[in-house]
Amino acid sequence: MYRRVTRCLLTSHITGRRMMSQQNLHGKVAIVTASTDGIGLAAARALGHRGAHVVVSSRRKGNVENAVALLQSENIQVTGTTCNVGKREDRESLVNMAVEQCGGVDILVSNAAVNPFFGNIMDSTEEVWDKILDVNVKAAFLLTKLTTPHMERRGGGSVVFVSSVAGYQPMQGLGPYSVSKTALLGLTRALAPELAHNNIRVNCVAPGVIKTQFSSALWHNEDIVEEFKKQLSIKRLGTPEDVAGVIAFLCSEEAAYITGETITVTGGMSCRL
Ligand SMILES: NC(=O)c1ccc[n+]([C@@H]2O[C@H](COP(=O)([O-])OP(=O)(O)OC[C@H]3O[C@@H](n4cnc5c(N)ncnc54)[C@H](O)[C@@H]3O)[C@@H](O)[C@H]2O)c1
Repeated sequence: MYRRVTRCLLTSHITGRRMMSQQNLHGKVAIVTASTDGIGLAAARALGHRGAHVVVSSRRKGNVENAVALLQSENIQVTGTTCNVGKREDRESLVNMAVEQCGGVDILVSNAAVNPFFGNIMDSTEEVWDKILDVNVKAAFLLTKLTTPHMERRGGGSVVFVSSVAGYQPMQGLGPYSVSKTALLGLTRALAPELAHNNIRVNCVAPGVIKTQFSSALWHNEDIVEEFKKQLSIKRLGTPEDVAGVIAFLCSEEAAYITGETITVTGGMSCRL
């Protein structure tokens, strides 16, 4: 009996160590956009706890300073800068900083998004579409284009886009935003085969309703939350950590044979395209 328990413990210890080593991101540099709060901050933390040097950014300097201090207090190797992903010079200086100060780039998590419009899609303006597509879609692609040559130089890498359940089924009132998130599903599939020969994997996560500032309109009212819960198998709203773990998995060696995929993180909400 004693011997069997010891063998079990030894096996689980070895399996645990193997899993740890496959998820080990020591020596990797990870850029995460919009990473001072919500899913972005949780993703930076998850990658950092696995040993990556994380480069955090957002548009406000104070938020960047707070996030850097917070992650440093958790013994995470972190560098921070301001970056509006909609601006070419900001994207370039973010990537240049990662290369100059951290030695290169291995991972890009494109997480920033905006939604400046709520209403009937036919009432949305050209300005709304320009803003949403610039930040949510074009910047994701342009950052991929900027970072992948650096990944190639280091023998490969991983890109993860943050889409949404709304990318599968447009949410009422969020037409242009939903369409931008559908575009990321396509961008993932378009990029994956082109970058695979450089050993760069491109994947995507599609969160359901996650409790962050961004989605507060969906959860500040108990009646709305109860309505949402009816669509879920797991009867709670998601947390940023629920999504961050999946992002870290996709960036790890454990996911070495996964590319061009979108993983839905929705608590069982049905997602069909
Ligand atoms: N919270 C949810 O329920 C949910 C569901 C599905 C998808 N998502 C997606 O998850 C991602 C993160 O959202 P979140 O829920 O953590 O909320 P969040 O508000 O913490 O994150 C969005 C961030 O993007 C930043 N941002 C907006 N425009 C930017 C720009 N031009 N440059 C740099 N940063 C910019 C915002 O400042 C904000 O910090 C987004 O892509 C969002 O679409 C969220």
